[in-house]
Amino acid sequence: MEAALEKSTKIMEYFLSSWQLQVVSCVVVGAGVVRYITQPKVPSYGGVFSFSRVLSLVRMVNSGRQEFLRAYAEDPMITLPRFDTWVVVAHSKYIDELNRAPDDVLSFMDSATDLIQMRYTFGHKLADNPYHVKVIINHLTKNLASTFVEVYDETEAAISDYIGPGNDWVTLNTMDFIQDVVARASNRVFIGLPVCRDKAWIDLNINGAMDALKVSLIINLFPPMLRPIVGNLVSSADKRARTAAKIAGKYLEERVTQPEAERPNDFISWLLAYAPPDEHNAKDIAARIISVNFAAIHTSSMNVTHAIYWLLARPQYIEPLREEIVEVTEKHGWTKEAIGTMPKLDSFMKECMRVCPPGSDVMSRKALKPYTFSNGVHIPKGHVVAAHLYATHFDEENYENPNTFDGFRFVEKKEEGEDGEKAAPTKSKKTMYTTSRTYLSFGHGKHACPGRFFASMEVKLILAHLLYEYEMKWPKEVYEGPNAHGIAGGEEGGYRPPDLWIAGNLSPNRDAKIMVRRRADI
Ligand code: HEM
Repeated sequence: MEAALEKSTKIMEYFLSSWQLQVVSCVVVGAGVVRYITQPKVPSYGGVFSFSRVLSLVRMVNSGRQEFLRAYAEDPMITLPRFDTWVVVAHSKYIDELNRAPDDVLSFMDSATDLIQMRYTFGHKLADNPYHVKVIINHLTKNLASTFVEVYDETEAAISDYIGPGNDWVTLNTMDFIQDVVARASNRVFIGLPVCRDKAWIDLNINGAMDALKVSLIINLFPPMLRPIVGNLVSSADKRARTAAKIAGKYLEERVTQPEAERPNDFISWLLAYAPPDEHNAKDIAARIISVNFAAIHTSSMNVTHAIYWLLARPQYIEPLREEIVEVTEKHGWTKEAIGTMPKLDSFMKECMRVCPPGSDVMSRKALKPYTFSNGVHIPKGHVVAAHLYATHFDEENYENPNTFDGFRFVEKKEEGEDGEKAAPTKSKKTMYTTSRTYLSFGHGKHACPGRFFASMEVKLILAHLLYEYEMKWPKEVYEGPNAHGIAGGEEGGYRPPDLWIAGNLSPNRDAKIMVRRRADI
């Protein structure tokens, strides 16, 4: 005992006399003091750790859900740690103010650029000229009917390739399976055949997002003044674009040199119409498609994966959804209109987005000029603000029984007529892509996700196709054996693999497996 005490005293003495430790302590304490003086005057998350963003983030890992609900309930505004900075997260009643502030005061792009260190993860050209957003708004969304045909064809092919021929059950990692299907279906539109079926291209785009996140995490560990130096050292943007050009270079080269009059009406042509002349080359167009994939693949596949987990946890939704899909497609075939005329499916997916949104907050903006909220909270230049997302979706003021998963909560009912006509579902006016102050999974207002119309069509189509042609269930281990999880599926509390909170980001379970087989009865 005495020996141990002596040893630890020696270690303490060594550290206390170490000049390196003293310098580090001074920097940490100094940073804490600077933060205390300059931070907006609102409560801060982190308790004793609030002097350090990284330590506060570590403390928040895994406890995200409770922390965000508590913060929302207790304070109209609170400073929460994010990977790149501290963020003042406001109650959703301040959303209109966030939206009204001009971009040169509260900037969406500057906040996004800092968070994912866009200059080093996707390149300066993307950060300086995000023209792909115009392409999505002005062309992709206006051509949904024609893209539907491609998304449908690729979804069918991708799922079929994964499951193989025959009617046997196949066990799959859900997230990997869905990511592949979403990546193929989306890339059928973003780059077309044959590249969308090239495994190297699909892997690059799926892994590219993870790689960019890792690089941004490393850069964000450093103080802002050192980030450009670290960013240039660890940047992966150019390497990824070169790899992409190797995979799809020949094909893209043909497309970029095609005379304008001969270009087909597709995504690459739309990009070329907006790209500055010095970006009319295979590498830059590939980089642009990769960046669209970054926004599209993980968000959409998380939504479909959540939906599958909810379906298996609450199997009572399977038959009503299947009936709706069969009825509508028998009448209209598989079209964009048909998918848009399935109120139960739309409500189910929207409810999945309500209870499992992408994360804790949304609409983050960096103050390029000082900004003052109506409650007097002053945001100095350089600070970031955002709105609560997760907690807004669980606010009793916004939703009846917010903690209950109610798959058909958004199906609009016809009023019961005087003749006693029974309430029947009608086409919803507030679809899964209709943003509002209380439904924020796609953001809200001028920077709301421009891809949400495409995303809604795609995710509903993938789930509809799975329900129409396939059966899904949990593997045997969920029902029986030493690690069984109890009820596999039930009215209220069927098994659903636990979601994953990493600080402010919410992801469906990435390890859970499902079993899938082609339905024999169709
Ligand atoms: C379920 C799927 C999706 C979800 C949940 C989602 C969610 C979001 C959110 C929350 C934002 C930020 C809004 C804000 O903070 O104000 C955003 C922005 C964005 N999304 Fe999506 N998204 C999805 C699918 C897509 C798809 C498929 C595309 C492309 C086709 C896309 C392209 C973008 C782009 C380019 C931005 C940046 C907008 C800007 O610069 O103004 N997203 N998305």
